Amino acid sequence: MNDWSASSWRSKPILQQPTYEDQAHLNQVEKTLATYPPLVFAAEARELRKQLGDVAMGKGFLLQGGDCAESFDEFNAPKIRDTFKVLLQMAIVLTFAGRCPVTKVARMAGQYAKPRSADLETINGVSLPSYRGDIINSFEFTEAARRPDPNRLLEAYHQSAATLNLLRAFAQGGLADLHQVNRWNMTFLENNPLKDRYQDLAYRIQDTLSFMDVIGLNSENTPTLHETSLFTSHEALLLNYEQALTRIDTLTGKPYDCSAHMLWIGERTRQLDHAHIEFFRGIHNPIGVKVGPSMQPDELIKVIDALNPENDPGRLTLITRMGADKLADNLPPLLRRVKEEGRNVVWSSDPMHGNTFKASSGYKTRNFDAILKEIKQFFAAHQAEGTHAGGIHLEMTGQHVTECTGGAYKISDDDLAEAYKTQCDPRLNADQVLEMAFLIADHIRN
Ligand SMILES: O=C[C@H](O)[C@H](O)COP(=O)(O)O
Ligand SMILES: C=C(OP(=O)(O)O)C(=O)O
Ligand SMILES: [Mn+2]
Repeated sequence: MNDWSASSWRSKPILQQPTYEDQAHLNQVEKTLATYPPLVFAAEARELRKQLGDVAMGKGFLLQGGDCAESFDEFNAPKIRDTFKVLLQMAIVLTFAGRCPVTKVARMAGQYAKPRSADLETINGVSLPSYRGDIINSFEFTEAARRPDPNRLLEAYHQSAATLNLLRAFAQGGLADLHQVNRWNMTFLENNPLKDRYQDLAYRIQDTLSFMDVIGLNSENTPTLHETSLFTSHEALLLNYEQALTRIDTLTGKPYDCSAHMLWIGERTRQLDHAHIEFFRGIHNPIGVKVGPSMQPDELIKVIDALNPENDPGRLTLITRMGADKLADNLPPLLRRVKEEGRNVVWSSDPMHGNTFKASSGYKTRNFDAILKEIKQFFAAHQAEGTHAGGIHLEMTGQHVTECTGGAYKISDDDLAEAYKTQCDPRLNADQVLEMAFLIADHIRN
């Protein structure tokens, strides 16, 4: 690849970065990180790329979700377990009700760097640097806490490693066994209006499993019943960290960013001549790019040229985040052009980031109906253009939070204060995403 190296991004303009006071300290941390073991194995990233290739060709669906920003403070097993379970439950709904193989990719084990709209945050007349994710500074509103600290890169690495370790254990150690799904008995289901529908689905799965058991297929001899695969992903915003975890794969001789299986470029840092596109063009992971309402067809083709010159179907996921009111105008011209040019991509919908607003209570929120509207329009646009609506990208948690309004429980502006825990953007809670999964399953099936 011409002139690319893991550090060639450093000669390009770059946005949304912290200013470290002690460069020598940062360099030392980067050197240390570069000696640490990779978090994922390149062959796993290739497996995901293969699965996404199927999705691009219309033979599967990508489910990607997790926190807007993972947090060092809220780092515990129940939190990881609950998000894992909800992702799995959604995948089961999509697979069974939607009749479609689902590739699961968590926004977990590394989702620590945040781009912000403003460099400064002002509270009661005091202005401090914005919180930029736990890998950079701390959420607490003090001058010391908001100072970028290079040691946080090491902390992010260790917490990612521990999170990934637990996810692997859950995925392969029996928690994800399909026979267990009925027994998960998540408390949120108790009062969920969709409880009956979920129970009905669970009974049907149980019936199918009993039949399979009779004909000799069980957890002991059929790994797909006993374990699942879950990949990890995050926005690769802090390239100092990503470079330090980029390694040459011993099997293929190619560079992979081994901080996660899949990485994406955010809407705010996808400029063609900037550092993020430069870094991403050289790594061989499956990658994503966020695509907002300002993206023009010509520009999108240039982004595709830069990131997927070989037109490999599993390489590039375009994650559109238009806003419910803009999608109908802005997405179809992009779909049309990419199709005309014969470019293979996965089209996924992020229905969250174009629908954020400030509630009267002052909380940053999103409304369930707007999120749903964007998803419906996403499916409708693909149907009209004859392209494949390949995935969904959600900010969500298995915890019982009140951050997005609406849904079956009709969370109102006044309810937001009850359990508003996010450090950045508002997430759908377990009830809301399960409701969403059924609605999406109906669309996929149709
Ligand atoms: O998660 C994405 C961005 O970091 C977030 O939407 C920016 O939020 P802000 O507008 O509060 O900075
Ligand atoms: C920053 C994010 O999104 P976007 O780049 O689409 O604004 C995000 O996914 O948290
Ligand atoms: Mn976000």
